[in-house]
Amino acid sequence: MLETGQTFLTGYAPARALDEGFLAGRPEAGLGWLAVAGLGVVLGAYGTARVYAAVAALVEPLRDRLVARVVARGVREADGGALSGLTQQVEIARDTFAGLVMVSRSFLFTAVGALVGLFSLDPLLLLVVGPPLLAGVALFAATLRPLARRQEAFLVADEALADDLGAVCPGLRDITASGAEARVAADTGRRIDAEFRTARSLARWNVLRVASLAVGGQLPIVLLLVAAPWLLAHGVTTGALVGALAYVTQSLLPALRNLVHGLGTSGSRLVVVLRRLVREPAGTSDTPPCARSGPEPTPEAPALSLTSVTFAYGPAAAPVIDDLDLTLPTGAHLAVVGPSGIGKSTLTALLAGLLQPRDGTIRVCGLPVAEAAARRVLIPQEAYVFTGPLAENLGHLRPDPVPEAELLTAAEAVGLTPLLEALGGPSAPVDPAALSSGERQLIALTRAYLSPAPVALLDEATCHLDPVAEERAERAFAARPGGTLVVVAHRISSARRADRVLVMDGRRTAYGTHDELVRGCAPYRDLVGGWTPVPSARSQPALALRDADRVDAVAGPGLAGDGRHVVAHGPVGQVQAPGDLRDRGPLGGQG
Ligand SMILES: Nc1ncnc2c1ncn2[C@@H]1O[C@H](COP(=O)(O)OP(=O)(O)OP(=O)(O)O)[C@@H](O)[C@H]1O
Repeated sequence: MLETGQTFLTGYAPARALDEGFLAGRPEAGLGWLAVAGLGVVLGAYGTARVYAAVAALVEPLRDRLVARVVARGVREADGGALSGLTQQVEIARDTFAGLVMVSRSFLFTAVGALVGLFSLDPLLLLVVGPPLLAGVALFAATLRPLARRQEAFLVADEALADDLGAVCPGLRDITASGAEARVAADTGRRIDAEFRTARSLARWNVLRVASLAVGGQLPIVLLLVAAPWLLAHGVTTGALVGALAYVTQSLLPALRNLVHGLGTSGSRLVVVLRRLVREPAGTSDTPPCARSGPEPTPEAPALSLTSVTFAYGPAAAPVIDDLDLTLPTGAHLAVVGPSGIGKSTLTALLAGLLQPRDGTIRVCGLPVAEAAARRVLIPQEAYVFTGPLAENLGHLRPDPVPEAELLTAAEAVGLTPLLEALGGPSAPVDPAALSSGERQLIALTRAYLSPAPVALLDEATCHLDPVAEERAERAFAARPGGTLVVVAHRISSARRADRVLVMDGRRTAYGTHDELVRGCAPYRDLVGGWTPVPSARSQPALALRDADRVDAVAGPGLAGDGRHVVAHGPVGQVQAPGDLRDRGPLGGQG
């Protein structure tokens, strides 16, 4: 009543002050009416202050109910992060709701006070102001639902983009390291486009909202001014005309503006937030964690299945992979072999979703490859290690910190323990430039081993390791519970270890066990022949090194002598010819 009374006086008191006071030559009466208006402002302010307490009584129970619900859900799902996010949303909901209550009731009481005032001054004034006001409010009411829908679509698109960027930005180094820029740029671009479309649609509807404000709040001012001669000719006094203008400019227009902005934007945001807060939880505490990290795989589905997959690097290029069918059960260990440049890395990139096949389908754990990012991990030849603590490097693919015991077990399984100890333990800093290629590969392999992805794709990921270290790492991956391993092999030992082998040879492929392929696949026999050391009757070393600090690897096909070569670090020793070192003497220090 106090607020409505104050609004009533906003126009009525100046009208009387003019008509009965200043224009009638009685300034004291005019001042008296202005004093009444001033008193109205004081009383109105008192009323508004009381309103805040009343609004709190209305809003706080809503907040309490929401908090209780959110906390119960957070405890049930044992998810502290979600809890803090949700309680923050509760505060947003409370503040927005309070704001909406304030603007809605303010508009209601202001409109009543102003309309009663107009009628009291002269019913003709109501005839001029009423219709556009009603039309504006009706237009605004008609836009509310579509606006809320578009506002929600915009918020959803905005959050999807924020989520996407939240995942992409911290992983930029990985994206570059694994050559996925184009795909990530395309995905993020699609989200940006989606947000742009929803923003444009929202903006179009906002135009109508602004139009409703113009019709309901500003058109009455124009009409009052245009109709002034007619109104004055029909008995409306000058004071009443000024009073009507005061009602429209000082009360109705600001109240309508607050309503339009408040309900239009905050209202639809509130709807979105409330809908999220009160929705039922997706699962209970025994929901497996992977249920939250993406679509569910089909339990009985093969780990990998390729159906008529064809891929070429350009529309006119010859296919690198041509009509390939392959099914790999969970737990399998596949070696992919073939001559250089035949398409082995291309195949692993397809399995990792980094390339899209031109034809055919690829499924990982029963999911389309594009949705299976969490199910596979690709370790390329160039191991990516970043500056920072070793534990961070190793736990990089895990959503949560890896317990130290698990980290040490993984390091032991893959063969990282000596390096881990040499560096000074899991918390020791890593300087990638100070590591050898093999050491970087061991770190990348342990990281992949620790990742939750069941399918590991090793694309020559052990090429800098010696055969013993390579065997240890591969066996560790093959033994991962529920794990499936695909290895692009560059040594016969690697193919021999696998329980099945895919031979790539141009457009033809062969698939089977090592023994089957040795018997029945000529290209495989050729490859194996090239890999196998040439037996030599002269079992003298091709080269021998003396005084070298340490010998890293003794491996490598195709060399003379016993088919092995040594890689030494340290000061250049004395390189000896085959045969007895003491007898032959040094050849020189060119090593
Ligand atoms: N980005 C690319 N654009 C065009 N052609 C490419 C691209 N990447 C690879 N190729 C071509 O595709 C073919 C297969 O390459 P891929 O790297 O898959 O072979 P690979 O069997 O893994 O070779 P290697 O054993 O030498 O690593 C090659 O002819 C290669 O030149």
